[in-house]
Amino acid sequence: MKALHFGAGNIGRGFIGKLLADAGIHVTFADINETVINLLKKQQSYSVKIVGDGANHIEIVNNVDGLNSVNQDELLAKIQQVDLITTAIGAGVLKIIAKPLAQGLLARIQQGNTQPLNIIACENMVRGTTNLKEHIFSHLSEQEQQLISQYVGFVDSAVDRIVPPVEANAEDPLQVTVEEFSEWIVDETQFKGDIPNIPGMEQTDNLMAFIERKLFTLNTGHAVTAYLGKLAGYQFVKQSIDDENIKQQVKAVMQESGSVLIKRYHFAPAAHAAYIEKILKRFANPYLQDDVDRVGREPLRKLSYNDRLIKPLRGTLEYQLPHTMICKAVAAALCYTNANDPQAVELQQTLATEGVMATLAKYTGLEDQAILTEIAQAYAVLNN
Ligand SMILES: NC(=O)C1=CN([C@@H]2O[C@H](COP(=O)(O)OP(=O)(O)OC[C@H]3O[C@@H](n4cnc5c(N)ncnc54)[C@H](O)[C@@H]3O)[C@@H](O)[C@H]2O)C=CC1
Ligand SMILES: O=P(O)(O)OC[C@H]1O[C@](O)(CO)[C@@H](O)[C@@H]1O
Repeated sequence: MKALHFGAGNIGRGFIGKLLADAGIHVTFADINETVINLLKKQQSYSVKIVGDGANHIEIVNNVDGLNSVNQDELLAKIQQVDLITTAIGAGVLKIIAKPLAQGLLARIQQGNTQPLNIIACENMVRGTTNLKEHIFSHLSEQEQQLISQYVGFVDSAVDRIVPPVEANAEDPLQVTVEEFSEWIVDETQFKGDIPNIPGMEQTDNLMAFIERKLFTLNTGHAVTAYLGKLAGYQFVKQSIDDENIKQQVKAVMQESGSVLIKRYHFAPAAHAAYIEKILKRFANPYLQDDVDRVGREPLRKLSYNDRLIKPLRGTLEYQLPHTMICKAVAAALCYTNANDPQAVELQQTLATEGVMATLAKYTGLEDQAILTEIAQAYAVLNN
């Protein structure tokens, strides 16, 4: 079996590419980073360092190569040959790869390859593959869309492993460092053909519960740890979560979002409480140096209507549940500054020119004046 994976970054090499290669699948990484691609082509392998209380060892990933995705001919040819396409490139980049994917999928079928092909986007977003499919279909006629729908499965997934960037190791520049924990859950109802047997890829017919559980617990808590940590002057997530005051606030936010998840998906409260505790421990992993600016990156995306802060907040309104701590978390996100992050710069400019209520309405999509006011009040306290 052969796979094409877009994005030879932290999750690409440290998680998805590794699982695929470990399952005996030949993986071609497509990336725009020429240095990484040339190294992958040359070495056809790389190393993954696994760190945590129960582990500190290196595993070698073999049976891989690289392709510069700027080279359209090579990319289209590869799409003809593979059985699986995965991505870990960033939610905002899916639309960029949609056009060559549309061309490649169409050419593949028109040239007579009607073998099933499955596509799985592994991004931090709700139903990322469905989003990618919509971008791909925007480049195709209705007839072409129907043709592709016959042979190509668009499989949504939830992906969970903390893989921060590490300082380049001069002796082993492709090495990535990962935590022990990993969870990749795919929607088994969306595959075309047989579901590949990939140890570490779990199947479910109830994906939304798992996506929301992960995104609105780990990612919600992580973002709040980053934003409160930044406000307190910390550089790393670990420093922030080791601050007991911040830890209690992060936990309270996860409990508020958790009460929505418990109500919506009927998770057992005790099991969900244990899930929160485990995540707090993962944030405090002493072997990972995770910068608050990485975890807080792109605040406008993180403040959007369906993302990790606003969707759980909307859930508390839907079920009339407490939301004081999530409002404070949103306020902390509004305070996020980073001159190197264009979204953080835009956020601060908008706050300065349009004020907090208009800024909130613009980026969160919330219309409820009472909740906007509550967040604005929390912001006034934090920004004092
Ligand atoms: N790092 C983590 O711990 C986790 C990240 N994620 C998600 O995984 C995705 C990737 O994150 P990371 O691996 O951390 O990012 P990364 O920045 O390490 O890797 C992204 C890779 O995509 C490449 N890329 C960018 N534009 C491209 C294009 N047009 N064509 C081909 N390649 C392109 C970049 O050169 C880079 O190598 C994101 O959606 C993130 O939210 C999900 C779970 C964990
Ligand atoms: O990659 P994003 O969506 O910017 O958010 C960073 C988040 O992703 C992760 O890297 C992995 O889920 C978390 O560490 C963090 O919560």
